[in-house]
Amino acid sequence: MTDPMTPNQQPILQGRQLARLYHMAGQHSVRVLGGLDIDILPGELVAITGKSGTGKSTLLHLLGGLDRPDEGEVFFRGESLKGASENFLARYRAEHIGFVFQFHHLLSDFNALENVLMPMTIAGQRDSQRGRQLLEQVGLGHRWNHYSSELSGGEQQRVAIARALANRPSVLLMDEPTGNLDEENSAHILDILQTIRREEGTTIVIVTHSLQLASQCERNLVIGAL
Ligand SMILES: Nc1ncnc2c1ncn2[C@@H]1O[C@H](COP(=O)(O)OP(=O)(O)OP(=O)(O)O)[C@@H](O)[C@H]1O
Repeated sequence: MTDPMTPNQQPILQGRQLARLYHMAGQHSVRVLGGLDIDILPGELVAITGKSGTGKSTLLHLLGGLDRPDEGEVFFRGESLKGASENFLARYRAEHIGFVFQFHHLLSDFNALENVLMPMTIAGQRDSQRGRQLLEQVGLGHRWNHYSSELSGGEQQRVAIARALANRPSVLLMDEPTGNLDEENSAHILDILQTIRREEGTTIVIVTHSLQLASQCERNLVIGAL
C-alpha cells in the first residue's frame, strides 16, 4: 500500500474552477463555490468547514459524482469526470466512493448486518464474513442482528460507516456524520475513522460544523476562505 503520508503525491481527488448554479423559480440563479480549486491527497483525513450556505454539501456531491458542476471539473486520480455518462458516474460511485450522511438512511426492515451487506449484494459480491468484520471494526460485532430501531443514533451512524466501507472505497465522503451525536459518540466515530484510515489507507473527507472534529483532522479547508 502507498504510504498515505508521502509528500508530492498526485491528488486522488481534484476540483478545478468548480461552481454550481442553482436556478430558483422566478428568481435569478445562485452561483455556489465561486470557481473553487481543491486537492485531496490519498490517505488524507480532511475536514471541510465554513459558514452555512457556502456550498460544502454541494462540493461533496460534486466530488462524489452525485451531481455535476456547471463550471469547472472534478478529477479522480487525474482523470476528468467531465462529460461522463450516468452509467460511468454510477460505476465511479459504486467502485470508489463511500458516502455517509448525517441521517444515515439505514433500511429499517433489515438488521445491521443486512444493511452492511446491501452494497455488496448490489455489486454482486456479497461477503457475510467481511460484513461481520466491518461491524466488529465499528464496535458492533455483537449487535449484528439488531434492527436500526433497536440501535442508538451513534450506533446507527457506526452501521452506516460500516456500510459505506463495504465495497472497499478509496474515498469516504461524509456530510455532518456527527451532526446529531453527543461529544462522546463523536469522539468514538473519529477514533473509528482514524483506525480505518491507518489500516486501509482510505481517504476521508468530512463536512462538519464541529470545530472540535475539524481540529482533530489532518487538514481543515474552510470554504469561503480558500
Ligand atoms: N437543489 C437546490 N436548489 C436550489 N438551491 C440549492 C440547492 N441545493 C443547494 N442550494 C443552495 O446552494 C447554497 C449552498 O448549499 P449547500 O447545502 O451546499 O451549503 P452548505 O455549506 O452545505 O450549507 P449548510 O452548512 O447549511 O449545510 C445554499 O444557498 C442553498 O440554498
